[in-house]
Amino acid sequence: MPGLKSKISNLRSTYAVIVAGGSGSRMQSALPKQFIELCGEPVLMHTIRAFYESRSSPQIILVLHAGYHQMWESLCGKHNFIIPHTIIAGGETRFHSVKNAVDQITGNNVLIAVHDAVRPLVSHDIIDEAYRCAAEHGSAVTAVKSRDSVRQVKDGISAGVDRDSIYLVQTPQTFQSVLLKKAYEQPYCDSFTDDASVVEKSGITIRLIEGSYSNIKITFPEDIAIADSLINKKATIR
Ligand SMILES: Nc1ccn([C@@H]2O[C@H](COP(=O)(O)OP(=O)(O)OP(=O)(O)O)[C@@H](O)[C@H]2O)c(=O)n1
Ligand SMILES: C[C@](O)(CO)[C@H](O)COP(=O)(O)O
Repeated sequence: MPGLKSKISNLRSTYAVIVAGGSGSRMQSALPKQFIELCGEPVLMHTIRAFYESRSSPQIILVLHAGYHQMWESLCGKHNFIIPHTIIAGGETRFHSVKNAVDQITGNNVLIAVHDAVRPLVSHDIIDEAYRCAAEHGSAVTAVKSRDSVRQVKDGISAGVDRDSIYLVQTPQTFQSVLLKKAYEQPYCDSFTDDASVVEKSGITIRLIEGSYSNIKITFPEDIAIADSLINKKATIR
């Protein structure tokens, strides 16, 4: 959609907070999964490029555990990776990592997308639609409908659930900065698994936008092969 970038940025500045402060315990690899090579370059570079090349072209804030800052700089040199970004130290949980970045963003008329570094297959269309929707409605949380049947287990007994009412949440999760900053002033709570849960706890109704089944989160070892094949498929379609 030509003109979308200017339409959004005329109204508000756009930021992308790429959270890469995790240790990737479920991946069980020596190197945290955000640094594993996928089609010739670290996962994280694919993710940053997706935002940089989107029409919204946000300012990028990368959240990385302090112990990996130097290694990341060497990787950028090795891969000649020159996309501009600011690096911030990660925190103890995803919540604390996001908070560290959000606390650095000033200005009221700003849109902030929070995105997992380990979702490198996010499309430009999803990124742009999330900024557009958040500009209009305050929030835009990417999600897909469950494709499997769903059952809920209570006291050892399972009961079917209407799967059309079940959405699986992804990132980006994009918000007007006033809402996100206020939400991240709350004390940490174990139920904060994503940004939507933090913002919702602050009293805001969350708006969902359509995600993609290809926008996978690299979590377990087999996900690397899946992501690799999806990236190769995308390259063939182009
Ligand atoms: N303290 C943390 C924990 C997680 N993340 C980021 O949040 C995203 C989603 O988290 P997840 O997939 O759970 O990553 P890890 O915490 O690294 O993995 P695991 O739970 O298997 O240890 C990842 O991009 C991860 O780097 C972060 O920035 N800071
Ligand atoms: C934010 C997230 O990717 C949305 O699906 C997810 O909640 C992260 O969860 P994890 O337990 O840290 O993998």
